[in-house]
Amino acid sequence: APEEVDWRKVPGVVSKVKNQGSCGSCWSFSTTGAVEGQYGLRNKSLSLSEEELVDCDTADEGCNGGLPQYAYEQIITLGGLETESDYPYNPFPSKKGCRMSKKAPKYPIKGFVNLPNNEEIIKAWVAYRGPVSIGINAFAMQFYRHGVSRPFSFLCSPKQLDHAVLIVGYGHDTSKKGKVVPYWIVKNSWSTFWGEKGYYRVYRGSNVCGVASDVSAPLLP
Ligand SMILES: CCC[C@@H](/C=C/S(=O)(=O)c1ccccc1)NC(=O)[C@H](Cc1ccccc1)NC(=O)N1CCC(N2CCOCC2)CC1
Repeated sequence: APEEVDWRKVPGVVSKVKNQGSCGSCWSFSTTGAVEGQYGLRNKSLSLSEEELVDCDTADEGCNGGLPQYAYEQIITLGGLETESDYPYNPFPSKKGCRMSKKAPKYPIKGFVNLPNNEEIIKAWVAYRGPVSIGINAFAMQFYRHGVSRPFSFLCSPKQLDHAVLIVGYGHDTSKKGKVVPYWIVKNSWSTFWGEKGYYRVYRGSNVCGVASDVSAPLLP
């Protein structure tokens, strides 16, 4: 696989950074981001609806949490994802129920894969198959400003995942003289004011914060 990959450079693969607001819907943003990536690789540039999953996905828990794997299954059940503009996001918990429309186009998936906890395999998958959803321990993200994050594992256990985000590429930082620091490029859903214009770079190679512990990707029909 190439030494560096950044899907943000390929038009249509990575949508703009979004903001989940005061709702624990990170799992929905991680899922829609991965589906957007697959359609983008087929030259369909889409921004897909997180709100559809928050309101209509009965396997997950809306603003109280969820898992991309459950969300992929639910997208199949629901017949696909509507676009962001057809089913816009509400940053506050709403009890309005599922408001999918018969007229709006839906973008289906046919399944998903879970990737093994192996950062070389994940690197190759990202390079050749596009962005992937990951669970992560977000401890270090709450204090992150910029640079390559590499907290000690006792501060960021790879076994205590509590957030879901999207890997959109990888590279290595050589800004520290003589040191080459490999990293993942991670798209977060906490607005562009957080991190590096909404993005997080985290050390690649030792399952820091569990980045490789729960990796999945949707498959298109
Ligand atoms: C309250 C939900 C918070 C939300 C993300 C919120 S957040 O705002 O992005 C954030 C995260 C961390 C620090 C600060 C802020 N987290 C989740 O949705 C996380 C994301 C995740 C965790 C682990 C692996 C993969 C993905 N998921 C979860 O919180 N859950 C996973 C599903 C679980 N269900 C229990 C009952 O049986 C069905 C499953 C409920 C908890």
